[in-house]
Amino acid sequence: MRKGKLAVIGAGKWGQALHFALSQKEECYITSRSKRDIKNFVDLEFALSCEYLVIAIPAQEIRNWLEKNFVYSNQKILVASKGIEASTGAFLNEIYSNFIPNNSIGFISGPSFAAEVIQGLPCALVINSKSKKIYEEFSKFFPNFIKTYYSSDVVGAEIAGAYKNVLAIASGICEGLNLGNNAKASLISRGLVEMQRFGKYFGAKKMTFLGLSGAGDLFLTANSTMSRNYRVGLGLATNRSLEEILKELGEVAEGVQTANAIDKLSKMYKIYTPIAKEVKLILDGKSPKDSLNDLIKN
Ligand SMILES: NC(=O)C1=CN([C@@H]2O[C@H](COP(=O)(O)OP(=O)(O)OC[C@H]3O[C@@H](n4cnc5c(N)ncnc54)[C@H](O)[C@@H]3O)[C@@H](O)[C@H]2O)C=CC1
Ligand SMILES: O=C(CO)COP(=O)(O)O
Repeated sequence: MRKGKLAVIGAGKWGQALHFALSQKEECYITSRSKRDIKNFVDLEFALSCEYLVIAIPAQEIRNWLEKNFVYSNQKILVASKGIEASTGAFLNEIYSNFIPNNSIGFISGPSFAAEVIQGLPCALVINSKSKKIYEEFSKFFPNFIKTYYSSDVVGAEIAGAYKNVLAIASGICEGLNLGNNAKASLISRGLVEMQRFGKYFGAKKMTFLGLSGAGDLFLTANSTMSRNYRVGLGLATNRSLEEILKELGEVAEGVQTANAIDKLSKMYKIYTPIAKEVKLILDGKSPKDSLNDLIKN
């Protein structure tokens, strides 16, 4: 029996911001692994009984979470995570497809720092789904300060949202090394070309990379210390260990594991991804200055 209509699963930064936004028009519930002092906090059983679910847990945890917790009872799902599974190279839509039919799931993408959404500041986002009905149903829940667009290019939006996190790490490194504005603009624009090339291999549409899900989110994340991934890059540039940087961050930086996933997929399918490759090598201990030299030379 349904106990409510709409719930967010995951009460991290993004889950809480989406809960705030979706509560403007509709009674919206929220759940998490541990109890939180948030209005309309419910247990997982209550949340799973809702007809509409927004899932905002880190990409690397999704498969395990679905296997252990998820019971499909015709819910409609909106996935809010941005990443690629590092252990397998699987895209999130592939993981979810083992549990939820294609026409019942959508993926939200676009430039959206949780810290701004939770203040009610305006932005434009994309709901990507094979089913336009999913877009129509979820978009009704979004508040007036968020404009939503529809796209059927699920794989394109997913790759753009995940890849930009790796490029944000690269951009943070560029800033931390004081390489200047020209270098950063070069890196971001070549990064955009690189993620589009990677996406094309998997059937993504070029336009997705030029819109909100690609350029929009890349320009946001690769230019601001509000981005966790960018801050990881800043730390790496000053030769701090990844372990120390992540400990201090205390939140997820999806680009770290997504760099491993892209490396795996690029090698497997022979896709040219020079920036993501250097980010992966730096995360594994290569000197950022050596990476810069190699990027310029090759
Ligand atoms: N923070 C932001 O501005 C945005 C984040 N995202 C994406 O949303 C996803 C979540 O990010 P944040 O909420 O910001 O991260 P966060 O680090 O603030 O919170 C992650 C949440 O996931 C929960 N979690 C972790 N492992 C879990 C598991 N095994 N089972 C159940 N829950 C688990 C944690 O308890 C925590 O509440 C990421 O994929 C991120 O890239 C997307 C757009 C904006
Ligand atoms: O995806 C985001 C904004 O759209 C958040 O980026 P970070 O995870 O790097 O903070």
